[in-house]
Amino acid sequence: MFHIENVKVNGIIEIDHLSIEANKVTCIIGKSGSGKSTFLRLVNHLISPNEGNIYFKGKNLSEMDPVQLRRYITMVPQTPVIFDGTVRDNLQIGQKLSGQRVSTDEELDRCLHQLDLHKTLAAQAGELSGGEKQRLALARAMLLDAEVFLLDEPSSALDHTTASKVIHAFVDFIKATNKTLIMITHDLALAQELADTMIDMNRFSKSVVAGGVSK
Ligand SMILES: Nc1ncnc2c1ncn2[C@@H]1O[C@H](COP(=O)(O)OP(=O)(O)OP(=O)(O)O)[C@@H](O)[C@H]1O
Repeated sequence: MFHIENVKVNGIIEIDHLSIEANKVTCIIGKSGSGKSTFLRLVNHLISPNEGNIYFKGKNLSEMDPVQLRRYITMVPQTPVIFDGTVRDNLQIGQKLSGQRVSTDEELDRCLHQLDLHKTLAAQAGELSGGEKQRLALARAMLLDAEVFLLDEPSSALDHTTASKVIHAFVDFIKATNKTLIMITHDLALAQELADTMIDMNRFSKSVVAGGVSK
């Protein structure tokens, strides 16, 4: 699905060849500062490489229509973006912006419960805790008709039990709907359990040196 060829990003990462398969769970691991978030931003075309090419479904990312690309790929960043308004507004906004059918309250509730978020749809999203906002952003992503989901440490604000439950639910959704998941995680045990493939970013990092991260 993604083919990365001779890519260099400004002293951060250097990748000769790397492929990511469709309909699989790929976990990105690596030291802090090794370039994991930079890698996700690259495949989401939020940044471009200084050299090399990234192909998505056989097409060069740099030549794809950005609007079309956003329909295929959705990303949940480390710090979720929460809009002013209710939980319902926040869940439906992505669907409205992408011209999809808007889910019913029953469907929205089901999605929240899958992610262990027990808030009413009328609750003000701005008043949720950090971990609740993270789950709200994951639920919003799950409601989109995307093919590829990029998650940047999706459970960093959650306790271990909730994190495990939420990530398992998200992976179940990916498997049940035949989607592709690329997820950064610091939880090696969870990555080993859930990933079809793991990418160790230390291998491609220009900032990581033996024994630590370079200055
Ligand atoms: N826009 C940028 N311009 C210059 N350097 C950057 C930029 N974004 C990130 N970096 C640098 O690139 C390196 C990798 O950063 P990145 O956020 O990708 O790492 P990470 O592996 O996701 O780290 P963490 O696990 O701590 O979130 C860091 O040294 C960072 O300072």
